[in-house]
Amino acid sequence: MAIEFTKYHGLGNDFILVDNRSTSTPVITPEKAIAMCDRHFGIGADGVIFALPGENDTDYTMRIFNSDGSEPEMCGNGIRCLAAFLADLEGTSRKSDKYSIHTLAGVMRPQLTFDGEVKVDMGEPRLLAGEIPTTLCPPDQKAVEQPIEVAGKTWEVTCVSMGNPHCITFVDDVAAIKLAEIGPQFENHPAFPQKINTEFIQVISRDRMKMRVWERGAGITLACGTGACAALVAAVLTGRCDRIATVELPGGPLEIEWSDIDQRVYMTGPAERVFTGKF
Ligand SMILES: N[C@@H](CCC[C@H](N)C(=O)O)C(=O)O
Repeated sequence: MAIEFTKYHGLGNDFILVDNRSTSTPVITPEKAIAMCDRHFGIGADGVIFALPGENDTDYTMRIFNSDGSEPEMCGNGIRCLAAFLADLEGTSRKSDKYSIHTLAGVMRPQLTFDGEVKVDMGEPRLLAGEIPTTLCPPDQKAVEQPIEVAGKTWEVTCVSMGNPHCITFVDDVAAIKLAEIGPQFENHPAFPQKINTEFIQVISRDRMKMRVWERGAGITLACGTGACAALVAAVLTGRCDRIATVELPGGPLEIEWSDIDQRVYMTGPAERVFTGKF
């Protein structure tokens, strides 16, 4: 059966959005998601996102399959795209709609802003090694500036969970990183039992950094919202940045704040509709 979809992107991190509001399980299988995401034989995307009925008093539920068919807990750029998709489905003005969204990482709150962007309350970062999870240090400790052997080299990494796991490495020149070679070795390293998203960060100033990412289940992408949030948290934890910063990704900038009032992370960025179709 053909599935109706709308494609969106957040800074080039692109997703196929499916209206799944009439049933509480995804209407397609992970195998079909892999086929839809294929950039040569399918629609082409980094993942498929489903808008499902809300659970636990939320407005909606978001589920997502990565382009390899695996299911992550959360997706930052994806939840901005979901908010835009919901506003389009509901036929609202897209001016200031606000949603509570149930995800496998807890409740997230995206709000459309008057300038056409989406600001998301991404919740509190989880910092203990057992929560990431990683075996780089004991489960009740923070994995901050821990050594790890990857590709014949010792890297110093900081791990942060934004509901999904991230491993952040600060480098002098982010353009020099051989991401396609190193990324899969981080992703599948035995220190990360649920695999890992890997971000390389070059700090430009206390409120600005450049980032490149290798995503678990999707490979190199042009942007990663949860990764940008995790990177800011890691930069604060290691004394490199202040709590509000611009994270420059290959696809464009995201504004990230780790509030010192409620300890929650706020992400602001765009969500663009590309086209609709049937597959
Ligand atoms: N691109 C996303 C993250 C998508 C999930 C990730 N690949 C994972 O497996 O955790 C974002 O913008 O956060």
